[in-house]
Amino acid sequence: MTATNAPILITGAGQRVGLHCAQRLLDDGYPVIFSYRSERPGVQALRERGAIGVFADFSSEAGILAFIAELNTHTQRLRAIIHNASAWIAETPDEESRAFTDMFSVHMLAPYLINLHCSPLLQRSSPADIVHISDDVVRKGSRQHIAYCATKAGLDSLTLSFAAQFAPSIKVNGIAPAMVMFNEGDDAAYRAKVLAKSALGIEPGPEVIYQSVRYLLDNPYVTGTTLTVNGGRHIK
Ligand SMILES: NC(=O)C1=CN([C@@H]2O[C@H](COP(=O)(O)OP(=O)(O)OC[C@H]3O[C@@H](n4cnc5c(N)ncnc54)[C@H](OP(=O)(O)O)[C@@H]3O)[C@@H](O)[C@H]2O)C=CC1
Ligand SMILES: Nc1nc2c(c(=O)[nH]1)N=C([C@H](O)[C@@H](O)CO)CN2
Repeated sequence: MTATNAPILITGAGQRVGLHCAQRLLDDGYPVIFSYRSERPGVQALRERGAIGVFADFSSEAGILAFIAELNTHTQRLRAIIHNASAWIAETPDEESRAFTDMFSVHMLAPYLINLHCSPLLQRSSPADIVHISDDVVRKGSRQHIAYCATKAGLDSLTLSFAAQFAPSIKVNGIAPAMVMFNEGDDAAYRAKVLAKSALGIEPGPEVIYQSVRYLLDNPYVTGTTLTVNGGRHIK
């Protein structure tokens, strides 16, 4: 599929999965606008390839609305919005409410407000897509990440509602990964434990998410769907 000149917005692209997907979208000829919260080497690398970086702190309504206002100064059209930004916070004593509200804001309020305010930008592109990046853990729940899982479940609900609301001009889908890439501090015992949870038992890396994004962007007959990308955790 040839790239259009309407840019693709991807949130939280300063590192890891978001950075990889932004790089691959640039490789495939798409103009990219990305959000970042912290200055990282990946942010500069994207700028040097011509991507437009927009600061965003999605932990408050004011921060989300400020991002939306800034985004609208950079473009009048969008080919797609990929909601990748996320905080993976476990429950800790005395921090429960702050963690819950932070993850509600980044996983639910930000996609909700960005989709509502930016749908006119998507309406000026055909085809047009929204992709919510969720988590396979929603399927079963999580004892260690209760608020994280609940807010990702809310994101899955937004996929269904926005798919119905925006059809047929905008497709809305989700991607629910399990283990994609470890974090630097993950020790060997934790890595072995996590890898044992899936039938395929590998750390696939971020390309599997980009492949899923491309499937959703390129397929004209998929909406209201969340792709499971979990190495077969559900059959283990
Ligand atoms: N990695 C994995 O194995 C898995 C990942 N996923 C999902 O895939 C997606 C990508 O994962 P991964 O690359 O590990 O994600 P990260 O943990 O690296 O988070 C991505 C970015 O989100 C940004 N972010 C976090 N909180 C906020 C906030 N309040 N406002 C603005 N930006 C924020 C961070 O920006 P900054 O760094 O600039 O502060 C960060 O770089 C996420 O949605 C994640 O939940 C699901 C299952 C497994
Ligand atoms: N925002 C993030 N979400 C998630 C991460 C992460 O690093 N950042 N990591 C995971 C784990 O890999 C988990 O899938 C291991 O079981 C989940 N979500």
